[in-house]
Amino acid sequence: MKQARTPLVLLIGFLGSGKTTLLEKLLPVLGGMGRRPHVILNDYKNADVDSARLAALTDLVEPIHGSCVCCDSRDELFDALERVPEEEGTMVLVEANGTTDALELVELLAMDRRAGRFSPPVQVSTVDANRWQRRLWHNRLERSQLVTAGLAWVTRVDEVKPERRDQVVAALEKMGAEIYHGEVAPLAERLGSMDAPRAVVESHGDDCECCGGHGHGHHHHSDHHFASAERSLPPVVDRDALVSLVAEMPDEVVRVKGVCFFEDGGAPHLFQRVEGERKPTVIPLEVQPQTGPVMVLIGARLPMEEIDAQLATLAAVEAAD
Ligand SMILES: Nc1nc2c(ncn2[C@@H]2O[C@H](COP(=O)(O)OP(=O)(O)OP(=O)(O)O)[C@@H](O)[C@H]2O)c(=O)[nH]1
Repeated sequence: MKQARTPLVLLIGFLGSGKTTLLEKLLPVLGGMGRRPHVILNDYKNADVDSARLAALTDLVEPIHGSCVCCDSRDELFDALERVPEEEGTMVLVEANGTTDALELVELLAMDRRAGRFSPPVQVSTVDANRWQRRLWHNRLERSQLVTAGLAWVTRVDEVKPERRDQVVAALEKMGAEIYHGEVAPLAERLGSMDAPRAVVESHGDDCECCGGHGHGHHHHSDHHFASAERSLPPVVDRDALVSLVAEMPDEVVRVKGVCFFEDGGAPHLFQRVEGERKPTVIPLEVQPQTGPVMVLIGARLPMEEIDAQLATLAAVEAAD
């Protein structure tokens, strides 16, 4: 039976958008649901202050003092994740600092083997209804932090007119996020019900505890909450088929990366496609990868049914050869 993975929630939002305030509200509700929230705080200036604010709510608050978990403090983040207890009900909430590159952080946690015992990350973005897209040269960063957000928590709705709130909500919905504001309970319930077995989005086998084993390619209806998904690939794939499959992925897929073997029997290859480009780069790997053939996809609301159908054609190409 597959080992359940610990749910991992990323809390990302611009400076002062209300991340710690949201945690203060979420933690008691999650605790009341029988969860053991473990908080990792990354804010180089305020980590100690914020951890003091939250310490009363959970004894599992860990400040990280390095500059940024998506770049300079990666090792500190993985060390902190390693210290997370493997107790039933544990879920991890990482509060990133206000200028975090969300995509970098999601990619890091989805692909680095040191995060292997955690579910693919779920991103919650905090958005200040008053200041959304009124930050001049920071507007771009603020928008980019939403690209991988499955869920968004809108703050300061008490300070704006209902028309402004509705305008911000509509803009965020257009970006694909599921919106919450006001009462924290529905958001806590959504997060608290994301059980780890459902977060295992790779191909399910006969022993899958979430679906009873509906076979290869089955995916759970809650996949789209995750900012990333992982799929195993056939042992050998046709190079052209893989390249065109990656090039023609749906628009929701922001980044794709993976390892595969081609029919020529040569070295394993790394393939990846970054935002704004369609064609993937494919390079041979000199060292043997730690993983088998695999594809990791990043983006909020990934249309996994469509993607699985495309992956099934990749398997058919291989089988036909
Ligand atoms: N009126 C109002 N104030 C809020 C709301 N949410 C947060 N605040 C206030 O906004 C300020 C910043 O909130 P924090 O929760 O510290 O924001 P943060 O995103 O953690 O801030 P950094 O860690 O500095 O990036 C605090 O004074 C909060 O009390 C809200 O929904 N309404």
